[in-house]
Amino acid sequence: MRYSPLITDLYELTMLAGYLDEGMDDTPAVFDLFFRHNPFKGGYAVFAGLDTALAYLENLRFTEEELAYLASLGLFRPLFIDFLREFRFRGTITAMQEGTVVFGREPLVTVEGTLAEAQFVETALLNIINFQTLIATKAARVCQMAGKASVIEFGLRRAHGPDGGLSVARAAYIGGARSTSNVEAGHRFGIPVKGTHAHSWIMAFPDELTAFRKYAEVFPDSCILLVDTYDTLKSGIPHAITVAKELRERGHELAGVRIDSGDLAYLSRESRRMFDEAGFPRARIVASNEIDEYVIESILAEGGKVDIYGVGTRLATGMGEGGGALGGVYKLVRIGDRPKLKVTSDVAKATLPDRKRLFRAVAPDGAFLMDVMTLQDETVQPGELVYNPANPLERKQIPADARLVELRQVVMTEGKRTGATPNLDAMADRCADQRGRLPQGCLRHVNPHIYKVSISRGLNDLRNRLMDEVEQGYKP
Ligand SMILES: Nc1ncnc2c1ncn2[C@@H]1O[C@H](COP(=O)(O)OP(=O)(O)OP(=O)(O)O)[C@@H](O)[C@H]1O
Ligand SMILES: O=P(O)(O)OC[C@H]1O[C@H](OP(=O)(O)OP(=O)(O)O)[C@H](O)[C@@H]1O
Ligand SMILES: O=C(O)c1cccnc1
Repeated sequence: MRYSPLITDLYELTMLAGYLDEGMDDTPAVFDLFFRHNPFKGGYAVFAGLDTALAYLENLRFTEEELAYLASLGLFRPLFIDFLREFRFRGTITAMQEGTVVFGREPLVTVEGTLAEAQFVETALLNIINFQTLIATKAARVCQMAGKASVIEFGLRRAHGPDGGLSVARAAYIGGARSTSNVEAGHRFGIPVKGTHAHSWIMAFPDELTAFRKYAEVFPDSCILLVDTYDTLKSGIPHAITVAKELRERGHELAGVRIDSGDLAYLSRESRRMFDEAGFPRARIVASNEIDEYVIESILAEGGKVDIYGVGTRLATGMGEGGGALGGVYKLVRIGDRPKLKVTSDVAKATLPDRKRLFRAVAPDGAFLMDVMTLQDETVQPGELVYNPANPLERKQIPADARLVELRQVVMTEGKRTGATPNLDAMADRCADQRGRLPQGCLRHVNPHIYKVSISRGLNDLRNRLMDEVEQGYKP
């Protein structure tokens, strides 16, 4: 899919025009994309959106019609419009794999290229990666809580626009949702599509039993009946059992029921009991209605018997405390041959300069212990001391028996992908596997354990030296 290069903030274009005038457009530059705080006040995030971003970069070019629009703004000189006509992304991208469990401050994506191309792509990359990472993280939290029960993504009708809905389906699948109701997401990404029916189906017929019978006639092997239109336990479940018996007489099995209101713990327990007693232990119970990880937790605490959660609004909009949007940023870390940092009075907020590598220390049993950022040309070994980026005085030792695994690869050179498009199932498997290797406390929703992300001695020294230099520069 082509994204217009006009999907950007105007300032990317005005800066580009300025760099061209200054003769700086060709200066080599390096930018890091990272977020500072895990979304949902959680213990981790799930990286997603890279493939969408790479497709954008590979196809980046202005059409004549787009150039004519820019010329019509009266802001830019003809020379700049000619420059944009030939403008392509020919840089290098180093990134994590999608589905990787990530933490605040880690460079998820590093863009190297000319100042012009590396700066220009800021807004689009942030737009793509912030949203998909937010939604993949929310999905992972919901699926973690759902455990063996599976999750269908039902969010399209509440998502932020049709394109938002597609990104939701893709990212939710990476985070662990097993299917989506979004048919175009099935078509485009190969995600399994699933669904039940609406209350309007029931209301369109004279009574509930007739509506159930008609649906079962059309889809005898896959029908999930919505049982809460009138009264779940007094009407919906008894009618569903009647239809299940009629189906069985004809050689079919009722797939299940969906409950969409009321106390989902109580209603699912009672529904399970009624189906079991009637001889339908394999009829599955789907629950929906404003579900998120906290509702699932409560349903489980009350012994709810839900097999499948249909999760829409709160997943598709990344709703929740510390959610709503991921605050990922894009910062210049090197220009020409000079490493750069952005300082504020607060060392915790200073950016980490220069090209970096990112390693994960993994215990002999596969558990994740800590992550370490180093300078590009630096090596670290298990047993070495590393530093807290928010507090240069605080040090920690990489466990001596740990293995250091590099988390990022070059995925694009000269504007072309270095490998084939990875498949979504591999990303989802990676996410599930990595969630299982996190310290248990990182999965907790209340005051989660803070996973350590450290910096090497070389990076700490460089950062401190640059901070001193900046301070000398503005001291009276
Ligand atoms: N056992 C439970 N524990 C915690 N939350 C639950 C439980 N069961 C249902 N919920 C949540 O409680 C809310 C119930 O919504 P609400 O009070 O609007 O009732 P409703 O049955 O959905 O009514 P409506 O007919 O308007 O849909 C939903 O967000 C649902 O996810
Ligand atoms: O609650 P969510 O997590 O957002 O899940 C999606 C919701 O969308 C549907 O409701 P809606 O009222 O739109 O239609 P309906 O008549 O089919 O219930 C469905 O019944 C779910 O409740
Ligand atoms: O198929 C369903 O049951 C469904 C689809 C979208 C939203 N809510 C429910």
